[in-house]
Amino acid sequence: MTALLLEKIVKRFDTTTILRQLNLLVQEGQVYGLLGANGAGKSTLIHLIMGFLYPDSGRIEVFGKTPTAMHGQIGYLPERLRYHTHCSAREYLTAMGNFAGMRGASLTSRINDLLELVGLTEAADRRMRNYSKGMTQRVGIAQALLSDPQLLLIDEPSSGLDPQGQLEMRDLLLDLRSHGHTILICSHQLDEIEAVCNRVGILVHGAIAAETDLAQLTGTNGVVITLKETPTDALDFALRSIDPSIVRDDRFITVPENSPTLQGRLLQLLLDEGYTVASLQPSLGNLRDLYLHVVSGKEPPAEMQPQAPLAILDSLLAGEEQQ
Ligand SMILES: Nc1ncnc2c1ncn2[C@@H]1O[C@H](COP(=O)(O)OP(=O)(O)OP(=O)(O)O)[C@@H](O)[C@H]1O
Repeated sequence: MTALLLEKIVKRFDTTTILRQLNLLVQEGQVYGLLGANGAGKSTLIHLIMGFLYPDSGRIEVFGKTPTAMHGQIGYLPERLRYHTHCSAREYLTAMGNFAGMRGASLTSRINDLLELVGLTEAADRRMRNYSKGMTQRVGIAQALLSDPQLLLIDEPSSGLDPQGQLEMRDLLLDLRSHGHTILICSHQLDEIEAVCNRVGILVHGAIAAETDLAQLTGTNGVVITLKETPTDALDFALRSIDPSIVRDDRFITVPENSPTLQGRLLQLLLDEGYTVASLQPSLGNLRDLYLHVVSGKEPPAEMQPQAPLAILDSLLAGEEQQ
């Protein structure tokens, strides 16, 4: 099911346009990493999804409803949350639960479960002013999960955390992912996004400039050849005979190793078989390369260029019908 749909979102502050026709689609159970330079508009996007801001135009749906209709069902950990550090995590979570209309034994049991989840059971009754920054940030995750939200929005989860705190946060996010939570994370920590997300989008000039499943990033610095025509299966056999590590997906051929000899043999084969090469680009095998490539204004590889949400939804529905 589609958890989050943003279509053609435009957001301006006075005369400055921050988001320009932004499209974004997040599926239920996905952990989506949103990257972008300082001031790219990531927090603005989160505030629109929360319903704190309204877009100038465009459509936002969270599990098929407007952000306002989803009030209380979207958990949010802002980049900077002010805590009442004179109270304990348990007192703070109880106050936040009461604020959201939760009471009694069910709230107590929910808080116990969340304290366990974020690893703060032992420290739950100590004053938060004695917590490390990492512990405080984990209280923030527990607060965001209090009402068992359908969607969790997390802005810069590891900002200001030491390496140990970052590792603990990463483990916690992986734990949430394994429990099937749908999460949108904004972060500048590429290794964190690489470790915990299954899909990533890069926000440049107010729109998603590149988008890919993390599994598509090969981790190597090879090349991607894009063909004009969709090849027949016979080509796969010929490709494998050149090098078994060559992978074809539709019109895209990924060559994990960037060797001139291998490229030469491959291009000769494609020429002999009558195919037309539309482009040959570095495969941008890791997230850092892809990020730096895209934020410098260069076009991403064709298979990482985002599609409009409706086109993706159509193809998903077509896939379901075929099954
Ligand atoms: N309420 C507001 N009024 C006017 N301008 C704003 C407002 N909120 C944000 N902006 C501007 O919008 C732009 C995007 O800000 P935003 O905080 O969304 O970026 P960001 O990608 O989250 O940045 P960072 O990575 O530094 O947190 C910035 O130029 C910011 O100054």
